[in-house]
Amino acid sequence: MKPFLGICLGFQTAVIEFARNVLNLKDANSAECSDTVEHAVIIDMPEHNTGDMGGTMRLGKRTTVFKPNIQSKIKRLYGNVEQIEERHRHRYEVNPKYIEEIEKQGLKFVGVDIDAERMEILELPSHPYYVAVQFHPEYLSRPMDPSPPFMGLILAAKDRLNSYFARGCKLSPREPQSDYYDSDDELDHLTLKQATIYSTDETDGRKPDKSILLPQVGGKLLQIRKACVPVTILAPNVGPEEKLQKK
Ligand SMILES: NC(=O)CC[C@H](N)C(=O)O
Repeated sequence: MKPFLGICLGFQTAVIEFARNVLNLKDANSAECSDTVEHAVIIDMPEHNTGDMGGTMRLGKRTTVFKPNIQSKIKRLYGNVEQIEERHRHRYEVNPKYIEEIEKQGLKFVGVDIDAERMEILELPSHPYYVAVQFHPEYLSRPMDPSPPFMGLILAAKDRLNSYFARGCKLSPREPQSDYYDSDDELDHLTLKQATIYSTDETDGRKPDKSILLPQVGGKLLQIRKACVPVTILAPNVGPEEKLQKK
């Protein structure tokens, strides 16, 4: 059973797939994909005004509440908190008409909006990691503070999710967050080097954007991950041929 993480439309298609293959509603679909579908398990939200796209999205940071007294991997990954804030960007939602039947068949909506009307997180408890979220967890993921749904996906893919839970959601020293640390000893040699960051299209003019600190081990730069924009990093006192490109 392969781990799965669905995001936004991925959350909606997970519901469609479950409706087709477990609820046996063979034509189940989203109203976004078909006007004539009999079993529209995903529908446009009441405030979505069809034909008037601008400003009708459910957009931005909103609260998701975990249902009380549930066994949920994703809730544990979020530190067993009662509610979370994540960013949204969608117009469609799970059709309330089908929620009871979907849950009865085993797919659980473990997180909902504050009015408990909108389904926000689903999970298949019997599966090693089958999670989908209506929001966009990638927006709030940071290099040293990775988003819990992604963390769960990667740990499950490496068959490490249960040991991670057993350790109280802590990575072991042998399993650090960065793949670029080969051993604990290397952490002793971690240093920071001052460098200037340039946006790629400005390198000709050499307009520095800002100064940053680059983590290094033994003079070797650690790769900077999850950069949102293409950047050129120019370490001080090195020639242009030694500059590092990150696209
Ligand atoms: N961001 C998305 O994936 C959007 C999903 C879907 N089109 C909706 O509006 O609900």
